[in-house]
Amino acid sequence: MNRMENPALTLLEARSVTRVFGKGDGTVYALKGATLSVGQGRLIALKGRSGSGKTTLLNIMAALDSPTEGTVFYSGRDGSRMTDQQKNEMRKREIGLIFQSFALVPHMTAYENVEFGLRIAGVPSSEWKKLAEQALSFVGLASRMHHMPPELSGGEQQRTAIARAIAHKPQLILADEPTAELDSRMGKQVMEVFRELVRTQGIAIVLTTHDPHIMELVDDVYALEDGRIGTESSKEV
Ligand SMILES: Nc1ncnc2c1ncn2[C@@H]1O[C@H](COP(=O)(O)OP(=O)(O)OP(=O)(O)O)[C@@H](O)[C@H]1O
Repeated sequence: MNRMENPALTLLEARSVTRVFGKGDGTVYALKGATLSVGQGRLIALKGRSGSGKTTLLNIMAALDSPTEGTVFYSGRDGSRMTDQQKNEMRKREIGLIFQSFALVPHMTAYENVEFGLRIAGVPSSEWKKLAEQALSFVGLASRMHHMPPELSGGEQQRTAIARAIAHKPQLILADEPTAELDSRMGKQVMEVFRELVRTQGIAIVLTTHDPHIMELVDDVYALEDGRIGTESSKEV
């Protein structure tokens, strides 16, 4: 167990989460009672075949979507008792989101993308420069931060997206297939940044992946099957 890890401190708990889309003949049970607990300083992978509900669960954990049944607790607060505004505030402050396609603004430099993220998170403008530079240095982009995304490699773009997700110092990062668009070397670089984040800052990370090589680099792998979660493996790091 590393210095910053405290799995006993539960940052997020999804409890018996069911999500139903559509109705009648078109009803889809994307999740059927999925339960998952995310401890501080833990790097977790969610795996499952296409359509098994990984993105649905990640969206619900990010409070971008609500369960049909069941609840998500955020550091002990019951998500079902929070208003949309409270959930938006909580997401902005406490969660960092990373997407497969990086989702950077193409006509802004890496630095400006991170700064824009800080503005959205409601961080006072006096702190933008320091926090953006810290985050970009952390992901190894200090010397490339004034380049536009099209001038950066895929790995550098995803590291910019990570810098944007961590600049406001969230407790939890949720990443939907963050390495899917990257070759194996760049994917490994991104995973090294994730490992360093959990080791040095105690951030918890939940990512979805299909890649067995990525699963080897995390603490826990959970499999989504039939809308429920089973443990695949749990390793001490
Ligand atoms: N907005 C929606 N409306 C209707 N059905 C949906 C909606 N979102 C997801 N679904 C369905 O819910 C199921 C789970 O989808 P989800 O995107 O969570 O799977 P996934 O495991 O992330 O798949 P992939 O690995 O292909 O990204 C699928 O059957 C999908 O078609």
